[in-house]
Amino acid sequence: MTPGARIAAAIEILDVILDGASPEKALTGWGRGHRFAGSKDRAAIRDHVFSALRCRASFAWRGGAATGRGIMLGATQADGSQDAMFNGEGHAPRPRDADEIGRAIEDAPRDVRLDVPEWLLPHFDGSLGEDADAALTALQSRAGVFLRVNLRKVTREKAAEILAEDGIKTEPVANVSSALHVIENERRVAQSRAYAGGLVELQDTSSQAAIEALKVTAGLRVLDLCAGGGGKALAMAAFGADVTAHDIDPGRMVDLAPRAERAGVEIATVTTDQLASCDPFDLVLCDAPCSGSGTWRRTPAAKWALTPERLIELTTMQDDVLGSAVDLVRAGGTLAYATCSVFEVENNERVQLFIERSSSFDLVSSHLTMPHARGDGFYLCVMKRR
Ligand SMILES: C[S@@+](CC[C@H](N)C(=O)[O-])C[C@H]1O[C@@H](n2cnc3c(N)ncnc32)[C@H](O)[C@@H]1O
Repeated sequence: MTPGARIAAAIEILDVILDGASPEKALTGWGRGHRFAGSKDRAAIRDHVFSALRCRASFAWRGGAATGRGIMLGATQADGSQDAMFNGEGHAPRPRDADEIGRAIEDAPRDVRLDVPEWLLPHFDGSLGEDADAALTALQSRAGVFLRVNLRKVTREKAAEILAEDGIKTEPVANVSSALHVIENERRVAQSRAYAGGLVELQDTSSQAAIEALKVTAGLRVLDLCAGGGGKALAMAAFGADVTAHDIDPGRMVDLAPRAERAGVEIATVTTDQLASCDPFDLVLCDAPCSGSGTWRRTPAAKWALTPERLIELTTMQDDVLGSAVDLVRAGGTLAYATCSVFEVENNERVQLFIERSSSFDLVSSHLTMPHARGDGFYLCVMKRR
């Protein structure tokens, strides 16, 4: 496919997404109908679609319409490739029409310039203050790919060497002992020997740093209460902890057993009914469901899909998660509450309410990481049970 034809494909896919389909569904649907497209074409089209979703409002402003075509007109205007891409040759989109009038980004309101739904600006401002614009700007660009090295099996240096033999170039991330930043051939990771052999897992640096901050030691009895796919459970098991995983939706833990086997660790799983008969744990991690606002450059459609009602619903779920953890922490044990959101309403406000209600936990520390070049936004709060 020519570069222009890839833009035309992105336009088609964006229109399907704007009609309500998820990006994955729209991309898969397009792929099925265009089997001639090679893997490089698909990857390039995917990149176009995701960067268009990250900057949906500002691109539509520049392009003059909130349609697939308007957004891609804006995208190519922003990177200076419009004349080359919209040339009507072959399968490329036709040149810009006279009535497709874009506007200067300098004239756009702040929510459009920063690509965020207007109703969320007060949440960013209230939570991040003068750092709000920097965080929103970070969310407009692509996130890096980071690996967690399984230090039980291999050193970070050796893992980097093995990855390099498969053409995957990495560099170590400062201050996070297990983290590697993939700087070349990130799409090869899942097929690499290091990945298949359980030497590395895909995990953002902020999540890795949060687990390091918990200072999990060998033999510590840990419950990962919201384990999902088990990313944090695996990271804690890599430190030698005795990890039990639980999720209200056990179906979300299906990948945990094969991942644990690859990593060479054992992680027990329990159902919600079984939780009540578990002995209280030294550490309970509540990696709660959240808006994901710190990770929206990876899931940009979620930024536009969030509603005020859904945000309230999420805070209720977060309160439920914390409430259900109370009796699972032993006296003197630790309760950790984490989200990948940057919003106060999902973070400190939940913790304050919990501490007021439960009266048996003291706040030890809380820390918010902003989305930045080397990691996603992440919140971690540590409490101790009296
Ligand atoms: C942020 S995800 C967890 C991600 C996971 N810890 C990881 O590192 O890959 C949140 C998970 O919480 C689960 N969940 C939601 N409400 C819950 C509850 N009341 N108790 C336990 N798990 C819950 C969801 O099913 C979801 O899998």
